[in-house]
Amino acid sequence: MQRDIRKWLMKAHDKGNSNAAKPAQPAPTNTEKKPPLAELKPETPIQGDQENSGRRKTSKYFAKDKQKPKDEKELEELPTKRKTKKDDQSVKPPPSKKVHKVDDSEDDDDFVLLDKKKNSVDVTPSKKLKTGSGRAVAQKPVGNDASDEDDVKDAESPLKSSGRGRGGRGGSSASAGRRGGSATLAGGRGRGSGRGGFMNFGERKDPPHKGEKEVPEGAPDCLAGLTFVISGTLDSLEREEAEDLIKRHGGRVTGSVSKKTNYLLCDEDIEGRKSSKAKELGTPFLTEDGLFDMIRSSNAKALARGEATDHVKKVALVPKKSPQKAEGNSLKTNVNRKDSTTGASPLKQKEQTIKHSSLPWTEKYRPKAPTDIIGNQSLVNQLHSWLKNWNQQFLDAGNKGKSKKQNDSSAKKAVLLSGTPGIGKTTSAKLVSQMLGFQAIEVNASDSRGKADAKISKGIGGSNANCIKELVSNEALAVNMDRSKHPKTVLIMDEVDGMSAGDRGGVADLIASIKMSKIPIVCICNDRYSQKLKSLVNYCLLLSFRKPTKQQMAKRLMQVANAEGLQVNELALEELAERVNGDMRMALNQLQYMSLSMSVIKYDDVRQRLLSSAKDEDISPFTAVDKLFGFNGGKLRMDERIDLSMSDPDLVPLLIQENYINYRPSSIGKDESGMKRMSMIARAAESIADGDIINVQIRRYRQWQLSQTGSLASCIIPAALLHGQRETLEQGERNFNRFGGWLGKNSTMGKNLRLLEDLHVHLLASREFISCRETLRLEYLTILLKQLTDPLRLLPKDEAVEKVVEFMNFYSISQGDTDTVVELSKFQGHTNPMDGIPSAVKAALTRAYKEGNKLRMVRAADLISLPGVKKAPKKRIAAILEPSEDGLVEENGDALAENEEEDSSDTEDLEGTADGKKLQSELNSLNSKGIQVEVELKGTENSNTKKTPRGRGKGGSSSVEKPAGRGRGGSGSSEKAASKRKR
Ligand SMILES: Nc1ncnc2c1ncn2[C@@H]1O[C@H](COP(=O)(O)OP(=O)(O)OP(=O)(O)O)[C@@H](O)[C@H]1O
Repeated sequence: MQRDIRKWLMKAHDKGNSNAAKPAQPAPTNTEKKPPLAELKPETPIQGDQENSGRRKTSKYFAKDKQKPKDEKELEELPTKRKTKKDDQSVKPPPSKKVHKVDDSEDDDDFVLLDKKKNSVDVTPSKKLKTGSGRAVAQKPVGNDASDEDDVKDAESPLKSSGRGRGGRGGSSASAGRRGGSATLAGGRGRGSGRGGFMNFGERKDPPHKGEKEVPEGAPDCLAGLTFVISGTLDSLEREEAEDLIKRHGGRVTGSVSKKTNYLLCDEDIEGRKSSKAKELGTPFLTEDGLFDMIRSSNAKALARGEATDHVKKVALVPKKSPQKAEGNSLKTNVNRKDSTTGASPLKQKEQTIKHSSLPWTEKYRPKAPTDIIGNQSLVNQLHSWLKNWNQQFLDAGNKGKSKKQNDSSAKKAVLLSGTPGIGKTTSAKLVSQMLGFQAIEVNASDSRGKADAKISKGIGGSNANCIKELVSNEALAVNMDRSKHPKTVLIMDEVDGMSAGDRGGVADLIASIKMSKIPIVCICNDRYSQKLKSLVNYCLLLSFRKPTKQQMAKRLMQVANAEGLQVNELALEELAERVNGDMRMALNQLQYMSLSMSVIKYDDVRQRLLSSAKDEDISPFTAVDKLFGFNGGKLRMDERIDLSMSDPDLVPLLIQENYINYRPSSIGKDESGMKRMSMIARAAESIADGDIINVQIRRYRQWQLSQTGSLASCIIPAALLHGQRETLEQGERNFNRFGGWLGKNSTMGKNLRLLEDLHVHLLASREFISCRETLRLEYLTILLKQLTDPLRLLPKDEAVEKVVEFMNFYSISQGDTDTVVELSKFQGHTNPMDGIPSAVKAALTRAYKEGNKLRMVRAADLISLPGVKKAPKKRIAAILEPSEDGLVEENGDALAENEEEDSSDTEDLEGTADGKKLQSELNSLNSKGIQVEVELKGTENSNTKKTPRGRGKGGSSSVEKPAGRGRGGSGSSEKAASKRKR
């Protein structure tokens, strides 16, 4: 595959992909599996128009022309809830031979073993049944069990989301793969069974007659009370379309078969989990045509009875009431209600009514008692008991004798409520405070919450922070006051994770306030893991609020709808709850908005209104990786996978790379030998490597059009291969996805390179070293380390210190450089190079080195400019350490030469932006050409010679060439030394 990708990158992608477009396997291979399907509807011939009609000829999704309802008689027997209720018709179980075999393994997981797939999916459309008689009859009485919660939970498949929007899919390799061709890119790795090609990796097979049948429009809620499970590929509808159709007609769709399932909707049976469960439970199978008939028949019946206008069946059929009355009746939220209209004059009442009706519903239906809050009841209780015991814990405990209760050391003075927006955190805090008689003072993000002034006496009338400080500290005075007369106060700090630049020091100040506070503080945030709150969490009792379930939300929304006289379907409300992602505030707002233009709200209306909002969910890279790797990762549609992987195209691949090895693929079953898993991991690793190659193309050559391909290779394929259960590989490891280690390692590498560069420049400056940085790293570092540490370990203290300092001076090695040498020589699993050196020796070394500083000259970051060049290139000259006395008392009469060398060393020991050596050679060549180089010196002690004109350079500058001829004229050694000192 890697080769394929490379090839693909090198030449233009063959968009036509004509080869792939041809079906590779024309004939079905497993016709013997099909008889059950054939048996199912033997009496109805396949209709020509269904089989051969032009694409989208009659689809509701594309055109509106309708077919006549057919099979009226059969329709009479439909086991809908309405039927059951009205006609009290007994329902019969379907004959066993009519049971379809359905494979749902494909639905459940798109990465099942290939062989199985091969057998299962190569079905030609002609083998499928197209008649309308395939529906079966419910075996059990159909009840609208609203508490079908487990099923509903199961239904949380990604399939239920909005329209498919798969426009881009019909592309070359994808469609080819789907039809059994082997797309080039797939390299035989695709899913077998005609789905090959990684471009459509993980997608379900297309319905063979997609869009070719008319989708019937039935009586509203004709499927109410019926629960369906969809399995396999349907004949003309995509799964999502089928799901929509059912929901639109009041039916439920769940993810797995249970006792409450009325039908298993499928057009082919390849004996998957769902179908065997259905057989086990005796759940009837229903074909797509059967479903259509069911819907059509309801329509016909409704028309016959003149019920066509009876739209919403399962809505609250309450007559429209005045909001107050309705609210009073349906919502059990009367605790502490002060705005009761009873007893007021009619005028006043009217005013209040107007005022009340103009209120946003979020305010109007704000919970009035803690029990009205949906979800998180245990957390609300915890908050209640924390607040209730606060005074006892933190105030009364100090008053000896008054309270016998010991102050619990683990008790926190503040509480931090965290959770996504609109789930009732603020409401809970306020209600609990109110319930316990606390006066709540709320400070939120719109108030500036910066650091308080040091003197809080300035506070009143000053900044908020000052007021808060005043508030929390002034309570101290009130400790001895009569509490019954003075209301207790609680400070609610909302959106503490929103304290930003404007609230400088805000969190630190908040912590200080908590420490000194004499009143309870409730902090509220959305993201408890925010970096800003890292220290705050240590001072707070942490209560993490979860989103209410969609059933809980729907129930509450239904109460509100009833109170407002709005007719709305429960399914529609569940859809709304799901679309708003658990945000009750948004759900109420949306409902109110819709109520402005309609009094009957249907499932479709909700879908239409919130079509795009589900996509706006802001997910973290961790969530994206969790979803991709999760058990349901195989069920995700391709566009969902792309969305997830592109949610953070930098971090998601890193997280995938970091964690893929920890996943045990759900598709491999038991795999005792571990071979399958290994092979999956190998394929994932290969794909990640491909992703890297593509990523280089994207970054280096700005080939942004490859972004999706990059995501595919580095995220989608590895996740599709390995999604399943995460397990730990090492003891003590936490079973959570780790953050990508690459970032940290890359930054360490950058830091180490910088340090190495410094060391290198210093060594070059000593002119005792001429090699490049790489050689220094590979060959000299160990020797340097030995020279710097061995004496300290082996020799007596003084001798060792003297020797090492001498060595450091000789090679211009600073203390920092010593640390660099030690740091770069550390390796995991090896002993620390500084081990075994007594700390007294280390201290003596530091002292001795520092003493030498008095005599040592440090030249730092000097600039040079080339005369004759208008805009002289300025380059930094390395800081060098130069023991001045050594230089003066240089041995063997080489002092002069040495000094001259040192003078020119300014020019030689340059550290360019990247490589000192490059600069060095540049300067050498300049010097050899006789160009004079002027050096500006910085950091001089007696800087009367800031600019020291330099003589011509010599031919060479390295120590090897030291004795070589000097090109200098009159400057003597003493002058050089003086010049050096001045520097
Ligand atoms: N759990 C809930 N039960 C009932 N109503 C709720 C719940 N959560 C939110 N609401 C409704 O949404 C409105 C806003 O809720 P609230 O301000 O408490 O949310 P929040 O979690 O504090 O949000 P944020 O983090 O944005 O401050 C409430 O007035 C109420 O009408």
